[in-house]
Amino acid sequence: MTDPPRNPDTARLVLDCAHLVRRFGDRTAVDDVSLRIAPGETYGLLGPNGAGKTTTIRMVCGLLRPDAGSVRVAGRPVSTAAGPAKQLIGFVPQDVALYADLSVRENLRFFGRLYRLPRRRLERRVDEVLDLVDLAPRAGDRVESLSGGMRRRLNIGAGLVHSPTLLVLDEPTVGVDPQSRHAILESVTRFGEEGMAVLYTTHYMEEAERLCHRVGIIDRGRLIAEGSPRELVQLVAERDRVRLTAVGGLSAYAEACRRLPRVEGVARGGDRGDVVELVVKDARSLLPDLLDLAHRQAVGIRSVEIDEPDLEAVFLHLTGTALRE
Ligand SMILES: Nc1ncnc2c1ncn2[C@@H]1O[C@H](COP(=O)(O)OP(=O)(O)OP(=O)(O)O)[C@@H](O)[C@H]1O
Repeated sequence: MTDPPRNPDTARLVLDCAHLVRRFGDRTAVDDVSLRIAPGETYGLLGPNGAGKTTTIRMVCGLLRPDAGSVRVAGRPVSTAAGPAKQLIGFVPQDVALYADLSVRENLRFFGRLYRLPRRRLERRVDEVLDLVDLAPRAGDRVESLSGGMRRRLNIGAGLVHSPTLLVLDEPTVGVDPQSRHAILESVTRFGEEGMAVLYTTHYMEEAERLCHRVGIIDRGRLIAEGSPRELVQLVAERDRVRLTAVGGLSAYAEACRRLPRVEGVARGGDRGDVVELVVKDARSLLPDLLDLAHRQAVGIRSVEIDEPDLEAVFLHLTGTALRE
């Protein structure tokens, strides 16, 4: 991954959105969110379900009117009315929006025509996009014959045909098979390398860590931290992540752990709900207390892992809860 400029010249910003607010009834879904993205930069908006990611990007793309705040793309104001800024944005929604009875190539042509690309340029661009999303061998196949993951990739391609300056992807890997997920992540890395600015929402911290030059952590509508993955992990540099796999009354145990000094965040996890995850200061000296507490509560500890902190730990540290609850 090549590094984009660290202190982007504000005049060259691709996305500059300031103090966005959006309410639905008495719920504030997005609360004073500001984001800036430079050319070639991949920015990850990371947060749990319901944090306000989709609402934010719908405002960025001019699909939803903010109650307050402003959005500019390449210096041009974005509004819900049609305008030149919207031509600069490629939006890839979570739901696949394709024509099942048309071929892969025909779908891409269709989206290109919506942006009035001249015929020759369109054909060239369709070929490029087929390569970018790794679907060239399936160009002639109807969409209905593609796997779910391939449809997702084509959906991304549809957002790329008009060569947007800003590509906005809303959780593009949710529910896709590992092979397609890998292909999607590879493609997104390439978009950044080609100079496109990318806004990527996800609740998978591994994706944010792997793909994004900068990450904004969003929780309950507010942007609570922002920086490169490395800078964010520095926020918890003195902490450890402890993963206890256990049996017994884990809810009560987790609550009791939360009250121990030097414990900064506690979450339940594991496919079978048999994991208690903690962010703590100095795990090694705290471990006897954790084990003693388990013993007193008749909780059987099966394994203990102590790891370096990651973005999941940053979220746990900042909010006291897990990213994936
Ligand atoms: N059209 C709407 N009407 C009422 N409430 C809404 C609407 N759209 C979103 N919300 C609420 O706003 C909050 C933020 O939702 P949003 O979809 O932006 O979150 P998200 O981070 O994208 O989550 P997910 O990953 O589940 O899509 C949620 O509480 C949601 O219920």
